[in-house]
Amino acid sequence: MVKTYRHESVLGFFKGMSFPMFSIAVVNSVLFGVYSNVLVALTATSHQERRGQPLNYTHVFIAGCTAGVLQSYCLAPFDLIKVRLQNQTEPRAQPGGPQPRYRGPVHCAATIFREDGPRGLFRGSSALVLRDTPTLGLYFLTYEGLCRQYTPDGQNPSSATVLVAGGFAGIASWITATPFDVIKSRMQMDGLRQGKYKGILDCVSSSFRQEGIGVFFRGLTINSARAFPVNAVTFLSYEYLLHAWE
Ligand SMILES: CN(C)C(=N)NCCC[C@H](N)C(=O)O
Repeated sequence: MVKTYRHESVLGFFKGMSFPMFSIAVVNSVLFGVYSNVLVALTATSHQERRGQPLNYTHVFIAGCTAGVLQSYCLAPFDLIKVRLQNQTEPRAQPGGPQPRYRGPVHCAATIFREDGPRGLFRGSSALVLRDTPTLGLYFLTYEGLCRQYTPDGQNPSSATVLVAGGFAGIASWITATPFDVIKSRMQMDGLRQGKYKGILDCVSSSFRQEGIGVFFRGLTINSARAFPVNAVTFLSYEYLLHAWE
């Protein structure tokens, strides 16, 4: 954090931010929309009716994994651009100085499209699907389980319960996702160095050989610290909007 601040000023912390702001709205819409509708289809009950019935954890996990797969494909291009921009660490472009490779999210998307074609925008998407499918199943399982645990039968969970359950759901999903996340980001950056890795398994084995088991948990602390508030608010918004519109 000190190096980023010193090297790139406070703006360095918001690098590649505008795209995720837009993309997270689209991705969460697909994530929570698919989850809710698959759950309604599997249980043949509405969100409200389900409160009064015992929770079928298998249905929750299937709905969460299905949502995880579909949101991954929406997320892939946005996530690739974010990772590429965040890994550009030269100081902000000085007039006449060396220009950074990508001048912004749109320029980054256009450059990747021009150099690698439309498929280039989905580099690392297989690793993203591997990362998000099981972890989003766990995400919704943790949320629904904790809500049920701390809410009397048949009642709606209180806002405090939703915030805490959502926060821990975010942490649980990131603890299991971080190893996949490290590999995913390396595969996304690989396109710049002309294919250092022959595939996901090669990336895993060479990362482990060169940097040891710790490499798969790099960023876990910061990911978990941010995951609690981010997902607490996400689930509170979800419950509030669903309740207001159902
Ligand atoms: C890959 N993983 C762990 C997840 N997608 N977890 C669900 C939380 C996503 C949320 N937008 C966040 O950024 O925490």
